[in-house]
Amino acid sequence: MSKEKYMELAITLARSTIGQTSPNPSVGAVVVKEGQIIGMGSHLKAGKEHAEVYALDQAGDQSVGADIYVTLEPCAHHGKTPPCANLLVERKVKKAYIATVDPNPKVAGKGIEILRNAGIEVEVGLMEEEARKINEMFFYYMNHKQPFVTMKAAMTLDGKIATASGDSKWITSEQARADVHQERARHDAILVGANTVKHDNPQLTVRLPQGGKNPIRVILSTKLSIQADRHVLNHEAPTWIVCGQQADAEAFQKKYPHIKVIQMDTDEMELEEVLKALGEHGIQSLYVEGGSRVHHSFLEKQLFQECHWYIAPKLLGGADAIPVIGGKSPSKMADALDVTIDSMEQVGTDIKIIARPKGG
Ligand SMILES: Nc1c(/N=C/[C@@H](O)[C@H](O)[C@H](O)COP(=O)(O)O)[nH]c(=O)[nH]c1=O
Ligand SMILES: [Zn+2]
Repeated sequence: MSKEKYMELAITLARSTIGQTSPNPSVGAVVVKEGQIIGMGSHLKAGKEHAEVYALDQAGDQSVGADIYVTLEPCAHHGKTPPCANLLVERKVKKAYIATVDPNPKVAGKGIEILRNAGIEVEVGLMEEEARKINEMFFYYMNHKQPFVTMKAAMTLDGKIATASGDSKWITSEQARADVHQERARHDAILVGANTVKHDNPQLTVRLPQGGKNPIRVILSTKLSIQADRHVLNHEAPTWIVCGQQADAEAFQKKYPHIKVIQMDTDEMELEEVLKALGEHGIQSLYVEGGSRVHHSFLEKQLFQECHWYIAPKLLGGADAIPVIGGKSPSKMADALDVTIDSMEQVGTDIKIIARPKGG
């Protein structure tokens, strides 16, 4: 097999654990000697061994003089497990193919330095694009210290997310909604506004036959005005509520001790500050499910990295129906935000479009 094929296998191993390794990146490793694969592994869960450890364990003493293909630079710091770079040296690996350098400025290049100083040949950048994509949200968070934001909306062909009376059940198909649950499971947290909680009473949990981790439910509610019967106040999944300075956080916290209240220091919440606060609380990726007013704030301030649009073959009509993105219209079309369409696919009877602001 070619070196690309071996790296492709490592990338498949990494891709298979997306969503289950947070706050760590998803990593895959393959050990090869004389054209034979003698070890492979993925990082399965934060706190567990790293991919290189599994792969080199399988290789045993065959690892002497072998090549290793790994999707992310071997770590050089003592986390919950000893540094992988030292393990590669110990196991006398001959050459390391590394797809991407660690994005964490504190450790970038340190692992490679250890390998090179020990005389291990290192080649960086093999299938870098594919490897970067796997941990794009992790890399974004490492560089910006605030969550990678995916804005998600489900709409009719004429761009409505609900009727004027607020009804929206359902717009998209079972398969599209299952796809949404998979995306939810990939994100650390899911955010909706108080309006969506009021009108939809969403559960915001991951309900898939194969299971999946429930993201933290983040509710924006300036005055902490959430009706007591709302699903998001139950114990199904962790819930954080972000409120304004004026809200009586103490009383709410006493009433709902299982809910984390993050109080901003302004009456009206500033989205930039909310994202910073979520970053400080370790949220690396945020799935914004709306509604239309919340989407408008993310658009207006360009605070999203990707948008996932699910478009159903339905025409609703009605100037008073709820649009995907609400708020006030810019006066000129030239003020529209240009995006690039990254992908377009059929999901059930619906179309899923992934787009991102031009210029990233
Ligand atoms: N109406 C629709 C959606 N609606 C999206 C939000 O308005 C809902 O409150 C939220 O997804 C409900 O979450 P749940 O209670 O956990 O199921 N989203 C979709 O993808 N398709 C739809 O047809
Ligand atoms: Zn490691």
